[in-house]
Amino acid sequence: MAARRGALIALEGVDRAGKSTQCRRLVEALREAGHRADLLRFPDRTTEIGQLISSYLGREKNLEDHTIHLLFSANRWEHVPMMKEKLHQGITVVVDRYAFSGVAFTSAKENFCLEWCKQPDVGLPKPDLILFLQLSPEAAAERGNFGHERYETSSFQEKVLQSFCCLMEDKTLNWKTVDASKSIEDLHREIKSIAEETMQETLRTPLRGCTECQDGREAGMAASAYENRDRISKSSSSESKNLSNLSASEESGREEESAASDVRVGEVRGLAFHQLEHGQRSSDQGQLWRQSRAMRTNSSALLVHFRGNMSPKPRAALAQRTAEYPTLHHCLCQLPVEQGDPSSAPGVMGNRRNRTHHGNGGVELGDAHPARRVLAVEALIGEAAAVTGLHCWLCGVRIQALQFCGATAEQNLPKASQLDPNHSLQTYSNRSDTTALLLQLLLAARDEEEKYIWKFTKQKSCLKLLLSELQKLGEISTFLRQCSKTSPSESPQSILITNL
Ligand SMILES: Nc1ncnc2c1ncn2[C@@H]1O[C@H](COP(=O)(O)OP(=O)(O)OP(=O)(O)O)[C@@H](O)[C@H]1O
Ligand SMILES: Cc1cn([C@H]2C[C@H](O)[C@@H](COP(=O)(O)O)O2)c(=O)[nH]c1=O
Repeated sequence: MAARRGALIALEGVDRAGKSTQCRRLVEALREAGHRADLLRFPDRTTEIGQLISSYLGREKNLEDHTIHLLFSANRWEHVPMMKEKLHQGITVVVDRYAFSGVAFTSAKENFCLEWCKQPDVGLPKPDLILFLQLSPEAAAERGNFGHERYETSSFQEKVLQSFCCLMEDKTLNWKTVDASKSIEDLHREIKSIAEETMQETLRTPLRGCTECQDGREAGMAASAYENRDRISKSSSSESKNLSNLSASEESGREEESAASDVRVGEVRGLAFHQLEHGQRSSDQGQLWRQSRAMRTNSSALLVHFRGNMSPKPRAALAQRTAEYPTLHHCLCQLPVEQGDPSSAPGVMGNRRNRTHHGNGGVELGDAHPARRVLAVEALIGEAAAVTGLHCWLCGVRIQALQFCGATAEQNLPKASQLDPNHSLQTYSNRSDTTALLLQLLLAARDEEEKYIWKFTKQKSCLKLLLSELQKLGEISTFLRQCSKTSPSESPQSILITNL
């Protein structure tokens, strides 16, 4: 799963800190050392959007502050396919400024908060390394041509520096600060050495999407990374466990239930589900119940995949999509459920004996990413829906998404109004196991009351519509709250569409 890929390295700092000089030197040095490396700079003033930005920076054009912020972000997004392509090809991409400049500069203006500023960049590829070239605005102002462009005043740069300092508090990102007052040569040596170290690490990790992301939203770089900082730091005192630990505590029954519901994989809480096989209902119901309880906790993110019988192609596609979104922190669980072998199904989640047997093979845990206040539980029943489904919550912001894609779910699920939160799984024992799972999750979602999005569809067109509309919404969480206030007469699907 972990393909050899290039590293994404961003250089950041105030104006004239020496970023462009160092980016050029770094790319040259990496190439000389036999690496494949390319340079990108943001803003890229050669595109149409970039030209608009350039005329704004050069004071030839005035643009409203939010508008220019979004244009800077759009200028990054227009390069994302190419960046990903390069990274996947094993080319290291060095970027001269990235989304962090976007946030630092706009948030240095009056009436802009960091949170708002981060949103448009949610989902960009997450850098493996962000080198911050630290230089005082006074020293920077003495360097060549300072003062020509719009933001080039020492007082504004001072605010920018403060914003950068806030961003650097995010320990989910690999910030490294270097002293940019050093000579060009000394600084280059230091930067090259840090970059090469990162590149070694990168070879061992899959490309992650900011975020997805997750939160992901991944974070990638993601706003959500910052948004959740308080909550995350509170939880970070608890002992980190991995999915194996989760399995162990699930197995041990009541006393350990709450521990199980608070399991963290690094900093990301993980839940895993597997597709139930017939004949295992009673033992698995309890397990599902605990899992859905776990889901209701204030999970920071993520993940899940469970597939007893997903064919290799969509499975590979799913794995790849997941790996592309760093925010998501790749926790792709491909459970080796053997059809007809009752003992194998609970293997990863609930049974120590089987876990030992199957291991966590297929579970990939990248660096934990606490970014996203997203709980994405995917019950990917229909193979065709798998990839489309992932998109939904990668694009979503502040969503806890329960996403059930597939014909089984659509046909068998009752209307939301028919769900009874007091019912246990047993109530639905005449339904298929899969449907029972979905119902249980639904009930959990209802308990949570807000920020859920319920999707019951296998129709790509519906998902696409939903996505495009979500992206237009500034206040997504509000929208989602409305979503959960369902009118009794409507099915979840029609509610969703109506609210759009
Ligand atoms: N370490 C250094 N010491 C002294 N001068 C430097 C150093 N690095 C770069 N410079 C000079 O400072 C000026 C700005 O350098 P450079 O263009 O690399 O900075 P930058 O951070 O990319 O600037 P901007 O963000 O404003 O485009 C150039 O004249 C460059 O030669
Ligand atoms: C990427 C980005 C940049 N800015 C600001 C920062 C600088 O003042 C200019 C770009 O100057 P450069 O010499 O081309 O580096 O734009 C910004 O405000 N928002 C951004 O996203």
